[in-house]
Amino acid sequence: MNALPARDYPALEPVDSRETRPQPPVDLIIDQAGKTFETARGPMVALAPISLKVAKGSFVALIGPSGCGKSTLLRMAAGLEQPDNGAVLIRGKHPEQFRREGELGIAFQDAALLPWRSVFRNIAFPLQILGRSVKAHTDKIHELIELVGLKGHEDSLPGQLSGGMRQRVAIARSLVSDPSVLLLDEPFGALDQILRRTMNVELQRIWAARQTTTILVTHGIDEAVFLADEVVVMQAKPGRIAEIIKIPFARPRTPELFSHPHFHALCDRLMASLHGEGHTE
Ligand SMILES: Nc1ncnc2c1ncn2[C@@H]1O[C@H](COP(=O)(O)OP(=O)(O)OP(=O)(O)O)[C@@H](O)[C@H]1O
Repeated sequence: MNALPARDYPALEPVDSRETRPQPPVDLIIDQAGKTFETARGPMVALAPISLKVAKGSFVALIGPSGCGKSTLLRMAAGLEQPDNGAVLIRGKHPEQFRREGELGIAFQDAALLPWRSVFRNIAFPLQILGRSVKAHTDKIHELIELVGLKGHEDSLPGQLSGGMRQRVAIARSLVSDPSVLLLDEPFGALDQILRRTMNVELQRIWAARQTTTILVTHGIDEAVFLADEVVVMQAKPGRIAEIIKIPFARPRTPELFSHPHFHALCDRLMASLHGEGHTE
């Protein structure tokens, strides 16, 4: 592992230099999409109309206080929730269609593995749902098991695995259909800090190996800054996007980054944004 010395991480770039770069193609477009739920206490605006573009191959983190609509946004991107107005498109398609074609990988906080199925058969499950042959994908499933560091555990049942291992199975499962877009809702929320950091490094490795466009919902400021190219800061009542902060650190990012002063400066910046103190250039 060729860890970068901490001093090699670049300083924060001036905004102007980033804006002149050519723009990569966009995978996900959310255009003025909002969501109001009818509740016993009347209409509840989970998301005011919001707009967001996610570039192909990029890693975007969504962060914000509880109830600001992060999961609702992710569920709209997954086609599991319909916006009341506006549009959500992934590569020009409706998310539901995209999901049915196996182009969308989804892993949520509760790994929700089938307890009676082995690691191998849990990872294979989405293929069966999509009507694809598991036999034809045996090599691929073994590759994924290796990618998430679970070689040797193919036949284990979820109950025989640690929390972190179960999360890795869920991530492998979300990748088995070769999705072009990966949606992760607090996948490491239940893990302790040390395991979480290990999983952050692993997720970066998996993402870098496959360049799958990834959207991660997290409550962890350091997790967001470590992993993302862009952090979308949201605020509640009503749920909305407050600010989008670019994360300029070189990749691969190594655990040393967690203790770098520039890293802490960006975490502070994000914390201020979460508290509604907008950034002024
Ligand atoms: N199906 C639903 N019916 C009614 N209200 C809902 C529904 N789903 C979400 N909400 C409400 O919408 C708001 C946004 O919820 P959402 O789960 O998207 O927030 P969140 O930012 O992901 O929260 P957390 O960080 O706590 O997971 C919350 O007030 C929630 O109670």
